[in-house]
Amino acid sequence: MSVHNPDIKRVTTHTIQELKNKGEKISALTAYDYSMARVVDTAGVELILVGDSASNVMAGHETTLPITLDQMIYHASSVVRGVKRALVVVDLPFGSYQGNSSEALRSAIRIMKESGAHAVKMEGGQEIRESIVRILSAGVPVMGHLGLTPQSIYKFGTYAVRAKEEAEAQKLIDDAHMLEDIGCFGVVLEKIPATLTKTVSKSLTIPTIGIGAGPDADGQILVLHDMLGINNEFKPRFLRRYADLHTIITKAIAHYVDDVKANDFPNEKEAY
Ligand SMILES: Nc1nc(=O)c2c([nH]1)NC[C@@H]1CN(c3ccc(C(=O)N[C@@H](CCC(=O)O)C(=O)O)cc3)CN21
Ligand SMILES: CC(C)C(=O)C(=O)O
Ligand SMILES: [Mg+2]
Repeated sequence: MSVHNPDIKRVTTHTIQELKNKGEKISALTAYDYSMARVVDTAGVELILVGDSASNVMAGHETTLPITLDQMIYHASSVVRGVKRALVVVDLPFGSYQGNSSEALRSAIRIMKESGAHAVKMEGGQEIRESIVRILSAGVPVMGHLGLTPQSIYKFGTYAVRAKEEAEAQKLIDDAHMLEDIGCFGVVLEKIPATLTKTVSKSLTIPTIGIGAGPDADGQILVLHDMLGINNEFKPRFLRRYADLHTIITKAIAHYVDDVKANDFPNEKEAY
């Protein structure tokens, strides 16, 4: 864990706000482990999300619902040890905050205490208002998450674009303002029309971070393994692939297998 390095200025929730104020876009990516978090942090991303997408990406589950609070804390504490500069935000997992505000506060406090992360993220608007207020009152920064909220997938039934209808768009706008009014430091907007993202981002003071939400969010986030092409099955249209690591890693491993079989590895220099 970085105790204090005077050469590196830490990103805080205030830094994220200043970026919006300056009109500079905010870059965010997910990370679930120490090694990848180090790479993402060193590359200059301002916000690292320990997403409950770890349920899909790390554990192979079909949805984000199965991941537990203990598992999120394991991922988050690993990420925190790899990060010197970025703001580390952790998803409160399904079932750790929906019951009531005491449960929500207890879960948020466990994440802060046991992982060393800097903030939590929660899916939903008006329905979870009291829980967010209680967590904020304890001094824990909270990020909202509206639009496609994967923890409610069985309520909606699909991962299709959200808030295309006027009523749902209006609820999202109201929720976004409510989140700002109670003191959230930012809000993720997932898979909603670009025009709605523009409206919300312009009318909010706090930054919006989009995923599949068009170019007008104040920042962008992607799942690291998707944008690196490690996970080569997931290809929604909002995803841009910046590398094809699945192919690169497969070739490297196949080469290693060949070398072992051919008695080429290890050679004399690689032996004692
Ligand atoms: N690997 C990974 N990447 C993510 O971006 C991600 C996760 N996992 N898990 C949690 C949520 C779920 N998210 C998702 C999940 C599915 C679609 C998707 O399948 N979209 C398809 C079809 C949607 C439909 O119309 O039914 C698409 O083509 O956009 C998009 C975002 C984003 N998050
Ligand atoms: C896609 C992002 C916003 C997320 O919530 C996650 O990775 O869990
Ligand atoms: Mg999530």
